Amino acid sequence: MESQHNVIEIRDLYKSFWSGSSENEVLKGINLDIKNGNIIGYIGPNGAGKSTTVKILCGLIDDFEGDIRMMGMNVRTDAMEIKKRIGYIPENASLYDSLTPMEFLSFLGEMRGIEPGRVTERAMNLLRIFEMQKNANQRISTFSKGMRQKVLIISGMIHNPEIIFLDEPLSGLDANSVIMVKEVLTQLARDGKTIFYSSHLMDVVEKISDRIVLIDKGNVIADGTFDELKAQANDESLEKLFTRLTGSTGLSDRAEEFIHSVEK
Ligand SMILES: Nc1ncnc2c1ncn2[C@@H]1O[C@H](COP(=O)(O)OP(=O)(O)OP(=O)(O)O)[C@@H](O)[C@H]1O
Repeated sequence: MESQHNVIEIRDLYKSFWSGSSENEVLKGINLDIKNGNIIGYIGPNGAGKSTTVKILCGLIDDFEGDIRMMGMNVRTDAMEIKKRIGYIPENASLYDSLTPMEFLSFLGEMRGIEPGRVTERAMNLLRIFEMQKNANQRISTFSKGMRQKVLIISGMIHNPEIIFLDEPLSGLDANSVIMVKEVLTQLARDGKTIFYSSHLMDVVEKISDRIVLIDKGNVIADGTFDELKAQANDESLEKLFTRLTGSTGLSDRAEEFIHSVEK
């Protein structure tokens, strides 16, 4: 593997959304250095600020405070160059329904400057890995949620990016496909790619991440390897540590209250 260096540097990242005169402070000073070849699990409860962070890093939100460098470039001034070298896989996106996966992936590949023959070959190989080669020329409008998600995952990787951002990428995928994605991510990291994996679920992340960054209400509240966090957790599961750190206590009482309210 090539030597390790910081591919993402986040300094004092603040982001607020405004609704009229009321401010929702979503990111409250995030600082992170991320090395190439690492899989980062960016975990936190709903509304913690994960997607906002990912969108800022991918250049989809540009009004923020702080400094971000990726692969040595500044996201504010070198956004175009950065976008060519990263992949973004959102939880769901509007795919072009009237296209087939082959047409969609070819379009994306060519937009990113990959030679057409090469895109077709690469797209077919990636579709085959997800057992979708038979659907290569079928309209996306006829696809199930999981099939769409697979096309989205492929579309974020078709240009062989150096950093791959995944925001809840596994929704809708069946067990085998989840294993497949985990395996693909592990191998990509072994090849020196950096994976930034955002999720509100601990289970998948704790198995593949080199480092887990836990965020809550816009702050990093824990950061370390699986073993380091496990040591902090004093034998409780990471799931429990997560619940404790994010202050989600009384969940069983709330569940009971929910059931009572439904049954009333
Ligand atoms: N475009 C927007 N306009 C206004 N508020 C927004 C916008 N995008 C996000 N927010 C707010 O920012 C906060 C964080 O949202 P974000 O999507 O980053 O959370 P998350 O950690 O990804 O949550 P989840 O696990 O539910 O996806 C929420 O309060 C959300 O309502």
